[in-house]
Parts: sequence; structure tokens; C-alpha cells
Amino acid sequence: MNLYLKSSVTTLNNSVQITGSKSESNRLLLLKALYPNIQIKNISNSDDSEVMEKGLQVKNGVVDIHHAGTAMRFLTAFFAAQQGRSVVLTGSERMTERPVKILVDALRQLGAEIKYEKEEGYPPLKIEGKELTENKVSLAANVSSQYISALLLVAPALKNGLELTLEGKITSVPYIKMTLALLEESGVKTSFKGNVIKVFPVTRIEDKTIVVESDWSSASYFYSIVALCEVGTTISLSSYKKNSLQGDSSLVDFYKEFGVKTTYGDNTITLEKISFVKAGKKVEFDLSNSPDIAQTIAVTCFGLGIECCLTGLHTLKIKETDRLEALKTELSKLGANIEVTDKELFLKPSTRINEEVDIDTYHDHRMAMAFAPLALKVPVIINDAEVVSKSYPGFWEDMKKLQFDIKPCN
Ligand SMILES: O=C(O)C1=C[C@@H](OP(=O)(O)O)[C@@H](O)[C@H](O)C1
Ligand SMILES: C=C(OP(=O)(O)O)C(=O)O
Repeated sequence: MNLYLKSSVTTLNNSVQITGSKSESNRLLLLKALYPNIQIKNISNSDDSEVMEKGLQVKNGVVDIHHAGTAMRFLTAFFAAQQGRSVVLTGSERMTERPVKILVDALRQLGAEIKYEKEEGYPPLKIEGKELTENKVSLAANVSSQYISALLLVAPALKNGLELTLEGKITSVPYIKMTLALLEESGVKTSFKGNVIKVFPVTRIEDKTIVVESDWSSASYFYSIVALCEVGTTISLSSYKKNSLQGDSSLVDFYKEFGVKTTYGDNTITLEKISFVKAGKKVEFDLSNSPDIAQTIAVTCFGLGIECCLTGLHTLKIKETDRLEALKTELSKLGANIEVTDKELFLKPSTRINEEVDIDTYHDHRMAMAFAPLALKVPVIINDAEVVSKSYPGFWEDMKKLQFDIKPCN
């Protein structure tokens, strides 16, 4: 499904309810499978959380997690430690190109039995669940934090717990801290000192209800909309809190640079455009702690016609698509002057945006959602727009509520 998007509004005053964080939800779903007395509220309605929930229930056989990277990594560790269960863990074609060797090697060091069904280092994986009794392992921390979170999530159910030594520069740190915080909230003892993380074993935890905060990565698209609107625009989003576990809450600081003020209310945040962004402005952001908002920020800068230098993007090449190349190709079609390396993006200021350009989305939900706000400036076509369901199934409906005119096209 391709969608033709345009919007003639310049000012908005709306509110949107966003579904629970998919990162928090997928962690809690795994913890609930290990400790059923955990109850989860405001769980994500994303495809990725749905495949995670279904995957956890498979006793033996094939588990297909489609495009969900976290589900792939978390379930690899989960099934490796499930004695008596035997599965083949697979996903979409892209998933067979997303590396898992660092995680598989670490699990093997702990005693796991995992074989590559096709290419060494990549899914699909054949996993024979075993009791893992080894409890010390070192692994590279500079490629994806998901490998680390995967090990930490199964750690409290291992007989001897786990001690992880992280090697190299640790990437996407807030996601590791989120994992530890949710373990603690569930009643598991953890420690993180220097580059060593310890998780202590627990056989039973108290009854617990954990409320998932709504998804900050999803909130980014509304930050972009507010930034591209006139002064006076407000959008309220729920349910959010000030002390978020999600690193993408750094949007609050990043978007100040684009004239967007965030006010915290009771369970809501209100985004308000309070000042114009002057021509000639340039922003420089290190996004190594919040890689999932890189596309949103790059498109906001292009829409505002300002220069940006985004660094810390080394994980983007192994996500749903090579996001650096995808951004370069699609922003160039719109007329941008953009350069990328394997970890940075440089955008020069532009004064015009090409109209009615077909934006390809490369099976990547964030390509579709990041480019949609540009319809405030010129009509755009988003190809394969259904990709949004990976994290935000209600995205197009919410955009219609914000008076975006959205029609299917060929
Ligand atoms: O643990 C998580 O929930 C995630 C970690 C990040 O991955 P990397 O650590 O690979 O950057 C992030 O990009 C992904 O969307 C979700
Ligand atoms: C990278 C993402 O997800 P995953 O790695 O879980 O597929 C994302 O949602 O932007």
C-alpha cells in the first residue's frame, strides 16, 4: 500500500495516545515467561511485541519473528536456557542478514547448544535448550546492546546468575540500563560497575504489576511535526513520565534546538512550538545513545532547511535496513545535499523540497514514519506504508487525526 500525503495546516492543537514502548514490552514479556506472576499494563500493540509474545509460547518447532531484532536476540538467549525445548529461530530475509555471532558465541561459552542453519553468524538458528550453569562471559559491547540485554534478561533464571564483562565502547547504553531497571523493578538484584554487570539468581518473585511507559521513539514523529509547524502549535502525548527508562526521551533536549518546548503534566507531555528556527542554524548531535531517532532528526533538519551533523550512527547499518544509505537515497530524491559515512550523516541546508517524490521504505517502519511529517511542507508519497505496524500500527490513523490528508495511490 502506497500513500499520498499532504497537509495544508500550519498550526495544530491536538492530543495523541501512543501505545506502550516496544522495548520495555519485549523485555517484560520475556520476564513474564520466566516469572508468570508479573503482570504488564499498557503493553505495546506493535507487530514486534506480538511476535515476541507468540514466540515465547512455542515449545518445539519453528519460531518466525519476522523483522523483530529484539525478539530475535532475546529469544535466542531464552530458548538456549530452556531445557527440553528445541526450536529453529528464524525471521524475514533481512533478519538473516542481521548478525548474531557475538550473542551466540557468548551463549556457547555459557554452555548453550546453538547451530547456524545457513550462514555462520546469522539466523536462522537451531537451538537445543539446556540448563546453563556457567556464569561468566565476556563479549563485545560496541555492535548492539541487544546481545547484552538478551543475556541479562535470562540471567536471573540461570542457576548461578551471570557476570558479564563488556569489551570495547558500550553502545546504546540506555537500553542496557532499561533492562537492568526492569529486572530490579521485578525484584531481581543487579549491579553495573565499570564494564562488569552482575545479575543474581532468583527462583520466585513477588506478584508485581508493571506499567509500560508509552513509546518515546514513536513520540519522535510528533516532535518532528511540531518542529515543522508554526509557533503556537501544541500536541499532547500520553502516557509519559519524567523519569523515563527510554533513552529516546532525550528528544526533549534535542528538539529544544528546533524551537520545541516539552511540558510534563499528569501522565502527559505537551510539545509546543515556541520559537522559529533561524536560517543558518546548524546542529551537531551524538546519537549513540538514541539510534532510533536518527531518521526523524535528519528529516526534521531537512524540512527546516538547516544543516546537521549526526554522529554515533554505527549501529544503523545493521537495523531493519541500512538506514544511513536509505536516508541518503531518499533525502537526495527530495533534493537534499547529504553525505554519509558508516557512522555519520552530514546534511547541508536546503531552500527547496521536491514535490510528490516516492519515498521507498525498505521494510523499515521508521523510514515511513520519519518522512511522513514532510507532508506539512510538500505532498509526499510513502511506499509500502503498512511497514509502520512493526512498532506503531495506529500511526496513519493518528496522522489523519492531525488533519493530514492521506489517500492510497499506485
Ligand atoms: O534493546 C532494545 O530494545 C533496542 C536496542 C537498540 O538496538 P542496538 O543496541 O542494536 O542499537 C535499538 O536500536 C532497538 O530499536 C531496540
Ligand atoms: C532497530 C529497531 O528494532 P529491532 O532492532 O528490534 O528490529 C527499531 O525499532 O528501530
